[in-house]
Amino acid sequence: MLKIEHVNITFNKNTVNERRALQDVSLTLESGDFVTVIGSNGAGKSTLLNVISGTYEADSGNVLLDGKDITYLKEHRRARKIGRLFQDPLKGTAPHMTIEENLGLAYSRGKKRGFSMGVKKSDEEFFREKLRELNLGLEDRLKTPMGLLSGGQRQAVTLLMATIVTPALLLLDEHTAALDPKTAEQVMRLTDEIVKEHKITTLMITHNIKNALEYGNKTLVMSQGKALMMLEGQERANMTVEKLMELYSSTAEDSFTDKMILD
Ligand SMILES: Nc1ncnc2c1ncn2[C@@H]1O[C@H](COP(=O)(O)OP(=O)(O)OP(=O)(O)O)[C@@H](O)[C@H]1O
Repeated sequence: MLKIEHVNITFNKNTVNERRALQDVSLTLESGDFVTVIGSNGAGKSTLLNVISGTYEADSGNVLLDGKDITYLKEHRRARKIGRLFQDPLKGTAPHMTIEENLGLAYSRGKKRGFSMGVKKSDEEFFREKLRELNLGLEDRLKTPMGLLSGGQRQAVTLLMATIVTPALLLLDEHTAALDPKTAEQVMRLTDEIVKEHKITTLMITHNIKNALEYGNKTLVMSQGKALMMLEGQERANMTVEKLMELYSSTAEDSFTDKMILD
């Protein structure tokens, strides 16, 4: 499904600011895997997602999606298959366009007929139904500009946009970190429901270790540009936040940083 083979990426090569952000990273995600990604600040988590999405090109190594080598495929071409959410709810949507226009734009992705400003009546009903499933009362606000929504509502609609055409891969980069705890939990639950319902292969970066162990079926632990370990199966099921901290400090060369949310 997703295969990363020996990927390396160094920023500011041959300068005093040289930084090996990814060092010989290899990993495989099976179809339907929901992998949570943790690691201390600067561990390379976002860079990994950027290499997969095509924002950055790897210096060496390969990225394969559904058996196709996409290492050098341009970002906009990958975007048809890869959905992505960021920490900032303002990213990824057009604030002056209405909810239904934003959804229309996302729905036309990967379709031959392209995007037109008008939203078809049948699509409108479909969008209303999808919004109803979010349980945020947005089904009656199709004509509301995205910019008027709260951060949580906006992130929920962005999630819908990223998954309305089921992507081959969903990348979540701390997508609940900017929300208040209650809203974050709500968006997290929605994410889990959507990912499970459509069996979407997903990589989710989080600083919340509890969430990392609670959601998904595997956890990737990163440290200093390296994929330190992949927790899965019984080992992951038996893992607690405390045990994970111990395991990290006995394996990694650095320590967990204070940005980590432990409970
Ligand atoms: N565009 C860039 N130019 C230069 N250095 C970069 C760039 N992007 C990332 N880096 C550096 O690469 C390293 C890995 O960064 P990355 O953002 O992937 O870490 P992260 O694990 O996502 O960290 P955090 O949890 O703090 O967001 C860091 O040292 C960072 O400063």
